Amino acid sequence: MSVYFNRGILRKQSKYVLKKINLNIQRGNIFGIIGPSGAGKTTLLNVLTNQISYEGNVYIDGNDTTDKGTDLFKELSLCSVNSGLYEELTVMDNLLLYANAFGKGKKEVSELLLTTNLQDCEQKIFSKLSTGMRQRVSLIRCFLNDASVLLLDEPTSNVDPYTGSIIRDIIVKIKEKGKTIILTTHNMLEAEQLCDQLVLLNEGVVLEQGSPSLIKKKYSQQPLFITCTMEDGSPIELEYPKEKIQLSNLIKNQIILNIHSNEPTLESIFVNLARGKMS
Ligand SMILES: Nc1ncnc2c1ncn2[C@@H]1O[C@H](COP(=O)(O)OP(=O)(O)OP(=O)(O)O)[C@@H](O)[C@H]1O
Repeated sequence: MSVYFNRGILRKQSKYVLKKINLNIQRGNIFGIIGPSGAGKTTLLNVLTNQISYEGNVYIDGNDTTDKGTDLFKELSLCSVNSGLYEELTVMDNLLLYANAFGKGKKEVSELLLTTNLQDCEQKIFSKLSTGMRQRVSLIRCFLNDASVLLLDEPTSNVDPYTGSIIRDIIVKIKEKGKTIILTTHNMLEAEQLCDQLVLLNEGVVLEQGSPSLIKKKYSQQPLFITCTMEDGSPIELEYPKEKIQLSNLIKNQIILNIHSNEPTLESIFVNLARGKMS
C-alpha cells in the first residue's frame, strides 16, 4: 500500500505539521511509525483515517482520498485507546455493539476475551478497568473489524512490561490473520522486534524508512569492533572485518563468556537522526 502527500497538508499556524510524505507499506506487514513527540505520528494516522480535515491531497495506492466516492477509508480502521467504547457499559456489551455491526456475536467476543486473558472481565464496567485492560479491549474491537489495515496509536503506552508483551502477541495474531498493521510507538525495542518495516518521522517529514535490520546496517560504522569476554573475565577487542580470522579462531578455541559488538542501537540512530547528526 502506498501513501503519498505531494505537499504540506496540515498547517499549525504558519508551519506544516505534515509535509511531503511518501510511504511504501507492504501488505500483511507490521509497519511502525517512530519519531519524537510532536513529529506528527498521530496526525498521520488521523489523516489516513479521515478523522481530521486537511488541505492538499493524500493519495492511497495512487487514489486521491479527497474523492469521497472511493471506498478507501473503509479499508482502514483507527484503533486508539478508548475510542468508540462506552465508559458505563460492560466490556461484553461494548464489544457486542461493535461485533453486531460486523455480523459477529457473543461467541466471537468470548473467544477474543479468552485469547487476551480478559475472560474474567466480560461483565466489568469499562470505566473500572485498568489502562492495560482498556488497551486490550480496544484491540479486541480492532479484531472484530473487517478493515484490512489497522492503525494502532501507541498500543503499548502506559502499560507494564507483561501487559505490553500480551498486547504485542495480540498484534502478531492480528498480522497472522492477514491484516496490515500500522502502529506508532516510542518503544525502540518494540519497534525493532515487532515491526517488519519502520519509518522515522521528524517535524512532519520522513527521515528514514526500511526494515529495522536494514536501517541498523545503514548506520553501522565500519570497522566494527567486537569485544569478547574471556573465561577469566578479561576483554579482547577485535576489529571486524580486518581481524575476522583471529575472531573465528578465538570462537573455535577459547571459552568466551560473551561477545558484544558496538553496532548502533535503533535508539541511538533515532536520537542522532532526530538531532540532525546523521545523514
Ligand atoms: N488538527 C490539527 N490541526 C493543526 N495542528 C494539529 C492538529 N492535530 C495535531 N496538530 C499538531 O500537530 C503536531 C504533531 O502532533 P501529533 O499528535 O501528531 O504528534 P505525535 O508525533 O503523535 O506526538 P506524541 O508522540 O507526543 O504523541 C502538534 O504540534 C499538534 O499540536
